[in-house]
Amino acid sequence: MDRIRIVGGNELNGAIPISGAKNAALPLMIASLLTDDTLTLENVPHLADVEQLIRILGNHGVDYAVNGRRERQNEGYSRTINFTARNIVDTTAPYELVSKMRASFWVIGPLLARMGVAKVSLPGGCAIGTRPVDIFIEGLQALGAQIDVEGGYAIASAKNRLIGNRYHFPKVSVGATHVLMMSATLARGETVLLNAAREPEVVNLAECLNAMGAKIEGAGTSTITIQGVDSLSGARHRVIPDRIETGTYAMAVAMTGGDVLLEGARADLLQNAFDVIAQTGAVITQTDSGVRVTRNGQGIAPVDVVTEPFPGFPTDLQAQFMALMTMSRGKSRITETIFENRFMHVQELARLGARIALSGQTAIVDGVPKLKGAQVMATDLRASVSLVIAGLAAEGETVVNRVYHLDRGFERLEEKLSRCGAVIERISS
Ligand SMILES: CC(=O)N[C@H]1[C@@H](OP(=O)(O)OP(=O)(O)OC[C@H]2O[C@@H](n3ccc(=O)[nH]c3=O)[C@H](O)[C@@H]2O)O[C@H](CO)[C@@H](O)[C@@H]1O
Ligand SMILES: C=C(OP(=O)(O)O)C(=O)O
Repeated sequence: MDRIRIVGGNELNGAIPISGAKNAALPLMIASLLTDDTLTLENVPHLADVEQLIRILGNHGVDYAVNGRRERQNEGYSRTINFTARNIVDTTAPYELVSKMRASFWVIGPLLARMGVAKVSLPGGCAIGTRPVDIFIEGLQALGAQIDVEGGYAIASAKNRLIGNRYHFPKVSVGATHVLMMSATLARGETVLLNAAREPEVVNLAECLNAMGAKIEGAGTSTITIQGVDSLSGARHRVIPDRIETGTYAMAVAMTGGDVLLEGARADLLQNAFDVIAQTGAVITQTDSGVRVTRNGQGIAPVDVVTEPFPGFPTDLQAQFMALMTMSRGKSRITETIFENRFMHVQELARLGARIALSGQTAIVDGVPKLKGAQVMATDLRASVSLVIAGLAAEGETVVNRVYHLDRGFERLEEKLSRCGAVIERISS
């Protein structure tokens, strides 16, 4: 299994191109199931999760074609890909494919809306909590679907088309908002979604669906209204820059010091996190070509954070922020409110010399002047990258095991960081 070896202690200086967002690309790709026309997506990141979803969609009959080479705009591997679901050949998403990735469950909505039936295995994904699918089921039932959970599968039908309705999400859910919004585009009549997720990825999806002929208003607010239409057409749409990748590299600079331009990044997609990073002592500026992050040699100020749905501080940046706080000048409190088991990085950061105590859903981080390199391993994507950030700032050698987690969400991580002066390499085995 591949590992990442880091020799810490260098400042980061230079430019890092920000890739298309994994969490925007995945639902956009799934939206291709809603039409028999071609959906062209620009800026699709080259990531393990994207490749896995291509396989899942292929099983349903979606053809894909990569028609762009490297995009000059960010010199990354992010590509333009055509997805065409001319005929849906299979409405079952099997366990072997879906168990690897949470978002693959989301095919249930478009399959049901277009074909009237779907049988989808209950999902896998990052092991950060129980992550049930009750809201998806309740929401689709509100649109008239019949759903049974049997043998590890959600078996759904809506023989006479889905029917628009009012649905109030009992809890803000990004995935359930994506699914109900996609499903309602082809339902009969009007759907009103209340307490919907306001994440930029929801807005990106709504804009794509509208370009395909859907009638969606209010995406980005907590009330989304959808007038159902009979069919959707193809469209061309661009994946937004990855705000989690952006925040991750910003925190790396805030920790190591230096001056890095995050090319193509948009500060408006993570204002809350940038405000927090600025309070730690880094300087963040939006420029025409991206977001510039600088920090001089002064100490890192401790800041308390609580994760919240957008526009709050994102749970997907919690681990990385904890890494930053391990070297702050005092005590900080980090409270996780979205997932009940998202502190697996704590014991790994401790191997590097971090002092962190857990009290329920709050981590109390007592900053230390230095971390020291060690062997570490994480069990989820963002936890893994928090160890990379800590390794960049630690003295000596850090080896991060189980790199496949990183490959799910970070395009060319080692290359991007080493171009800014980090000593980081992949050891293949
Ligand atoms: C591919 C993708 O975009 N993943 C993101 C998405 O995950 P995902 O869409 O899975 O996360 P949700 O917003 O649905 O989860 C929020 C909370 O709702 C709970 N819940 C959700 C659905 C449900 O049916 N029942 C239920 O109880 C979850 O267990 C969690 O506690 O949003 C999360 C929250 O910003 C991010 O961490 C993930 O990176
Ligand atoms: C939790 C994440 O992904 P997933 O929802 O696919 O598990 C993530 O992107 O941090």
